[in-house]
Amino acid sequence: MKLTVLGCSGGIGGDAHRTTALLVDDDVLIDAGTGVADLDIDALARIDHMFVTHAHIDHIACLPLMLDTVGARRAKPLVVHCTVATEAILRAHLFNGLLWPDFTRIPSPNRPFLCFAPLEEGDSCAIGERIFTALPAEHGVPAVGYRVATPRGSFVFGGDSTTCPAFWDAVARIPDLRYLIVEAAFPDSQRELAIRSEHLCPALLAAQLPVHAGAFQLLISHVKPGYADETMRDLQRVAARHAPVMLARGDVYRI
Ligand SMILES: Nc1ncnc2c1ncn2[C@@H]1O[C@@H]2COP(=O)(O)O[C@H]2[C@H]1O
Repeated sequence: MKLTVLGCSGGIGGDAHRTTALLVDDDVLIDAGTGVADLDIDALARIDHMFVTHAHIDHIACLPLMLDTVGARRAKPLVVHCTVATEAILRAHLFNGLLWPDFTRIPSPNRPFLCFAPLEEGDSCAIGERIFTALPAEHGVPAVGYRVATPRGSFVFGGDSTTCPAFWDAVARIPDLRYLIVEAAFPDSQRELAIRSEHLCPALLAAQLPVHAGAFQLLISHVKPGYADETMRDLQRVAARHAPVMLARGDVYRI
């Protein structure tokens, strides 16, 4: 399995910052933030599945645009996997015929560009040898993270989440974890904002990390633009034993 980071920033601006979008091999997206816009049209057309962590705009911004761009070239609908709660938000506030056309019914109800597939916390969905499992998250709106498992190992993407013991319980039960991607959106100097916006800062993250470093690599996502250096300095201080690395647009990981 090849994991390509199309975007992992908490905002936009310049070459470095694209919002959340992870490409698994060449046919599955986890979230569709602004990083998706860097794919060419053939690459967009190859995407058959998208797993949504939550409905915030920085995680779904390119979904409506890619459907309109490549829907007519594709032989089958893009399958969007998410919780029923997230589907309800996307239907009510995005694919509502006002903000964007309802691509679950057009060009025709029989051959739409988009279909939803429910996936609740704890549920799994196999796509080829890759098994996607929704994990708990806490972000003020319905939210999940994902484990992606293969016979050679797993990675976890926590999505956007503040303190969430159930997520860490689930992570502790993954014996073959290779990469753990979790957020630290704000530095410790912005702890109150991190709490208000249901994110993490390094001190809040460190309080949840296992006491001992695991065999996995700890990768940090969703840092807000302008705070990268300060956040990484904080992390090196409070989570040094886990040797955290900041995820970057263009990074590729293989399992
Ligand atoms: N109470 C708040 N005060 C200021 N900014 C906020 C608040 N809640 C959310 N935000 C910002 O709004 C953003 C929405 O997307 P994010 O969750 O990535 O990050 C969030 C914060 O940057």
